[in-house]
Amino acid sequence: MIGGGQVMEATAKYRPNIEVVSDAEELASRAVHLFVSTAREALESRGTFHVALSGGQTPKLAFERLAASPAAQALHWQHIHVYWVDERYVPADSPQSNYRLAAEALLKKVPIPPDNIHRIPTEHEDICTAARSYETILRNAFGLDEDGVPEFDLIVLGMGADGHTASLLPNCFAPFDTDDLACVVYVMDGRLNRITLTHPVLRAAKRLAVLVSGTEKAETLRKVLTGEPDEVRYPIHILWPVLGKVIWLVDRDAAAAIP
Ligand SMILES: O=C(O)[C@H](O)[C@@H](O)[C@H](O)[C@H](O)COP(=O)(O)O
Repeated sequence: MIGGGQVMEATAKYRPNIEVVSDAEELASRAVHLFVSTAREALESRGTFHVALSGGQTPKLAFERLAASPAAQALHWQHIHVYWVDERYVPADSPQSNYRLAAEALLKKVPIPPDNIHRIPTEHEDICTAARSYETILRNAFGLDEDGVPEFDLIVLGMGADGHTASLLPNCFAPFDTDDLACVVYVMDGRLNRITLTHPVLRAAKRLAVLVSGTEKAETLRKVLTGEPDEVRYPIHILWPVLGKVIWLVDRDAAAAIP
């Protein structure tokens, strides 16, 4: 049994859609192409593009290249809505804020209306109130009732060297059945408490991009891709039921140990 009593198919049946690129620059370039093509597809077919962004250094370079991309600049940003996968519980202007990272690298450089930027609120006195407030933001933006789950057109994820994704951290995340769209993660050892989208929301996305760069990820990526799924030890395994919707952009350093 795997976390939450869910019996999952063995990964042997899955061959993730992995694109190995030469380095972080090429990874960022491919991420730009994926963002623009997914946005064009959503805007043409549904008139709106809902995208959720992660924090971290890997997406940061992609955001900077996106801001510099004529194709991205030409997108109809008035119909693009940006959200966050997770957020450290710090003020929006904190250097540790995932919102600030995306705002500085991308959002201040494209013509996106302020109302289309749906950051995770971190000004509430109580972090749980903030998480509920973000759920209300999501439900209102997607026009959902209390049972609805937002279907993002694209979710941009990273993977930590410990196998985490979003703020679903190893050995403290149990993929229990939940109707919550966002949850609070209380982090020990002095790291910052966080708010994160839950695994049902990640799995509901139409498309997900996992950006993995650097030698420090190589051994973990090998274990993630070759071992039996274990969502508690490697939370990124929550994507295994939906791998067909996932595109992995991995640089050569991070892919070095993949058999
Ligand atoms: O808030 C966060 O820290 C991110 O959302 C986190 O999930 C990130 O994606 C991974 O830690 C990978 O980060 P790097 O790309 O910097 O290695």
